[in-house]
Amino acid sequence: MTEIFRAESVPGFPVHEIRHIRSRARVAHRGAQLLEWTPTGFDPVLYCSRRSVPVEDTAVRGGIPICWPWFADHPDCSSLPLHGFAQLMVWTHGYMETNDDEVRMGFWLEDDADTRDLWPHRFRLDLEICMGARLAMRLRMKNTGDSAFSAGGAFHPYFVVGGLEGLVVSGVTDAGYFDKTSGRFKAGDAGRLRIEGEVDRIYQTTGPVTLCDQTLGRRITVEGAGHRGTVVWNPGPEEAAKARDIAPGDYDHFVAVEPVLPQEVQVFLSPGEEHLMSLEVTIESTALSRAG
Ligand SMILES: O=P(O)(O)OC[C@H]1O[C@@H](O)[C@H](O)[C@@H](O)[C@@H]1O
Repeated sequence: MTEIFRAESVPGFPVHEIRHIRSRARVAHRGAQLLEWTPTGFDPVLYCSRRSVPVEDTAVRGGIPICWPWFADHPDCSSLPLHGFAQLMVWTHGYMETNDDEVRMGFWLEDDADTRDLWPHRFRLDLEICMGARLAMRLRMKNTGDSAFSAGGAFHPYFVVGGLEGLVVSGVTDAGYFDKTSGRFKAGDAGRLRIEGEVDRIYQTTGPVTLCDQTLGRRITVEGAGHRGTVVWNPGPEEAAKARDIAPGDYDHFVAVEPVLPQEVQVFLSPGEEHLMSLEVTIESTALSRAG
């Protein structure tokens, strides 16, 4: 049996709570942000900070924020919101469908006077979230105006890990990357990545990435399409301590793996054109027994 209800424990911040035979999930209308996805038989897959409260100018720290129409800082104006404004806007809930395998929810966002103050273009975003034993998200971005624009963005999932020491990231290391911590491009170094200290890299690869978590005995695989790079990010202890919405010690329990359209390779959309970006997350147990 599927149970779906709308809660509003923080006024002005409605959240859909979903209980389905294949997974449990929570989706906020603001940012169309998935806050929880817990497939049946597993512990939660997405980190969501208990310190984070929904406030007007900041996205909830965790789940899967949708970054759009730019990734990271705006190239020309540093006072504009980091990672774009889509994560701060209330999206319209379009539809909800359910079957034996999953619950699908559709949200959309169009330009209005507020978005045009920040970014002078006409657009429509359609997001579909499919929550079951696997998670799939599809983001369609369309230019609905009469002049061309370029747009960037990312799916910014925060994945729970048991501890960084027991974590190996595979799928990125053959690729070169831009190291945001040093501001330099670096060559790929083959082998598997371990997260030690602050890691903030935009890899020049779009293949699947796997988080092999020996502590929790599970493997999370992240696959995207329509993106042009992959970010791997963890703030490390020092940067995490500066963030008011990350509790002490939490940095050791999440890693972001993000299919991204970085600034340098945004998509160019002529009037009427659209671009589709998608994300798929699967999880498998590597332990003998799984959480109940
Ligand atoms: O603090 P925010 O806006 O959630 O961003 C978190 C991180 O997001 C990552 O995608 C960026 O590469 C990092 O540079 C950034 O610090």
